[in-house]
Amino acid sequence: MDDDVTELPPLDDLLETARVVAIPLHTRFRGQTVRELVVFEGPEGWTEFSPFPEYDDAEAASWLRGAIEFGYARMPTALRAEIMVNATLPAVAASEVARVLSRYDGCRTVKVKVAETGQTLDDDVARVREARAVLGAEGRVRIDANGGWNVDEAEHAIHRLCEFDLEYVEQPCATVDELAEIRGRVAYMGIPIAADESVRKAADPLAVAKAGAADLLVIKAQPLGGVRRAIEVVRLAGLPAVVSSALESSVGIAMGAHLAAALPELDYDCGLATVDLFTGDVTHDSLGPRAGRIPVTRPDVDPALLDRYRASPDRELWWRDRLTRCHALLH
Ligand SMILES: O=C(O)CCC(=O)c1ccccc1C(=O)O
Ligand SMILES: [Mg+2]
Repeated sequence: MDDDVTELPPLDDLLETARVVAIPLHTRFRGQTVRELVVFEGPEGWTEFSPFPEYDDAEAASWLRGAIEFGYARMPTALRAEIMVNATLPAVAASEVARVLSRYDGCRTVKVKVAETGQTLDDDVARVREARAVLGAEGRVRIDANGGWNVDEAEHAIHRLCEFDLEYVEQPCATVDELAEIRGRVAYMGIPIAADESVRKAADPLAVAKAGAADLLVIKAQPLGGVRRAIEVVRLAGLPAVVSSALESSVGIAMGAHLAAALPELDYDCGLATVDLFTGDVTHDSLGPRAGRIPVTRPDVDPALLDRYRASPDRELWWRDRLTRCHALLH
């Protein structure tokens, strides 16, 4: 590991406290109904390692770097004590929107997932219409296509969805070139384009900013290799940032909250309300939103909850092997 964090702690230190849990979700998200994750305890407190199962070791190693930093390194100075957060609405049927949104206390902003495989633009329009209706005219509605549209599809979809007054469109298309193209095509509508996968999964997280392909960046602490690196990406990009979760337990959400708290400017509500998509947590100090915000704290992990959500022995082995391989990659 390089000097921006700490010495790489020995693998045995990580494995000694590491616990693998599997927490069922209320609603399918990214095609998954259960979220598996590892928590471990460092000198600074509990931290989380939770790259998605399909990610390769090189990508997952960056998540481990972020996890180690949060457990072992001092966090930068917090400039705020609470973070305003958005409700995250998975690609559910329009009839379920009000029920799903009722779990988020006091959020004035909703991020609606669109362009889900197997669904149509009509499904997206119905879902966004319903979200706007629940939120009222003063709420903020943003959408996230996770790169699911080509440029023409994105242009068509944004034309149809702009009647709901979109705050921005996140990752409408997959590549940086496509983002630049769609950004130009919809600029006259005044709808900003946000980059997410083009930041956290790119070889160069700054490529999208250098290409002028986005108006703002979605920033995630674990995937970007930690809070310090994420702050540096935002600084070098020179663009506004929205801090977002990677669908983590309250421990990983706390990492995101510390990132959001340390950014010099934070003009958008952050995507850190996702523990409300979980049916449980590893702490009783859950970082679900209250009055539309979460505190910047480090939750205390409860051993009884680690037992309750303990993963099966084969999944536990799988995660410990993965952690071991990623640790080796960080040397
Ligand atoms: O930003 C949010 O509102 C919640 C986080 C979120 O949507 C997300 C969570 C896990 C993986 C990918 C994404 C995403 O933004 O695409
Ligand atoms: Mg996204």
